[in-house]
Amino acid sequence: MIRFAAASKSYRVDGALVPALEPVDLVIERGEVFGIIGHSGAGKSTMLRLINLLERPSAGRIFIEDRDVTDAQGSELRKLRAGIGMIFQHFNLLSSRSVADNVAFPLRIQGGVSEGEITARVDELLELVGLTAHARKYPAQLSGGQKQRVGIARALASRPSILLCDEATSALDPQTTASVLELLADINRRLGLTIVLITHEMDVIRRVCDRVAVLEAGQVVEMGAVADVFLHPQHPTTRRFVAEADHREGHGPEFSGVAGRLFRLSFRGEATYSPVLSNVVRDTGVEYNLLSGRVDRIKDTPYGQLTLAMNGERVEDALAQIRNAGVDIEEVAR
Ligand SMILES: Nc1ncnc2c1ncn2[C@@H]1O[C@H](COP(=O)(O)OP(=O)(O)OP(=O)(O)O)[C@@H](O)[C@H]1O
Repeated sequence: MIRFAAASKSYRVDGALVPALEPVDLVIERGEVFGIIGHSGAGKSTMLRLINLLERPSAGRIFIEDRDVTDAQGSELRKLRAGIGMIFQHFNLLSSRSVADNVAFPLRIQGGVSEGEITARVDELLELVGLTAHARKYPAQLSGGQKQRVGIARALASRPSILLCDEATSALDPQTTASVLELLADINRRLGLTIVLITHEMDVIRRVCDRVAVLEAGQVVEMGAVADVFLHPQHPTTRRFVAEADHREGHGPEFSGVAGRLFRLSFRGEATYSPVLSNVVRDTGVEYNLLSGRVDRIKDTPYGQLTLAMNGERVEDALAQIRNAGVDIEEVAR
């Protein structure tokens, strides 16, 4: 468990204190995948650096597993940091060392681990990330996705309980991003590791996170379960992130010539695959005109989102029947 208790951070710039993070209260549960999304300068890296104590809060406290670690120093700090792995946007691998030596690096500097144990651990980690066949290669001989897998194996070497991911897929193409996110989800399931990731892409959050905090100018403006935040974004910043992910921007003008009231229907779980609309049309005689739609997954849960125009005398009955089937409805303003 990681807890921010009114933790804030200001940096001193040219003698003046400039706030980077307003007081934040939040709890990241053990074993969850928690995403922090925000634009550049929102304070995401500052939050990550407060967790691994590369930065100390200007006010407030940071707790890890119920221990106040805000003022940790010396051996306590080293122990805490050994329990927190980190992966980076640009991988940060040592170019003059092989894949196996990169993964072994944290164990060698940690000391007290025999070469036999290191070899066994490196083999196990390379298998976990699917790179056994590449152990002797050098970073320059690997693709971006493979480099990030080395980064993940290295971050896991000292068996951390927390993994911090700093824009870990931002330098990767969409297909490679998907496979690295799948690996992170797999590691989270298999090892029960707590993962905190920062990103500026809602799609990364949707694929892998359980909960998300939206940061804007150093403030958490929205936080919740990914399905709730993604399907019903409240804050304008969140709406923009979701719209970018959905390519929904610009849909407004397309709706202008369409007759009837506009609704956005959000299906989750089982409702995604049931014939709700055909039943409603049969029972109430309403007509609908489908304007846009998408069926996908939020982590492991299927969801669908349809925007449609509805006409007929019994629109209210149709809406009630749709809601009864467990589908959320929002009327879309023109
Ligand atoms: N060491 C520092 N000294 C002074 N100001 C800093 C320092 N680190 C960050 N800042 C400032 O704090 C604010 C938040 O920065 P932070 O790096 O946490 O944002 P971010 O959301 O991670 O941005 P990016 O996505 O661009 O990395 C920014 O205004 C930044 O300029």
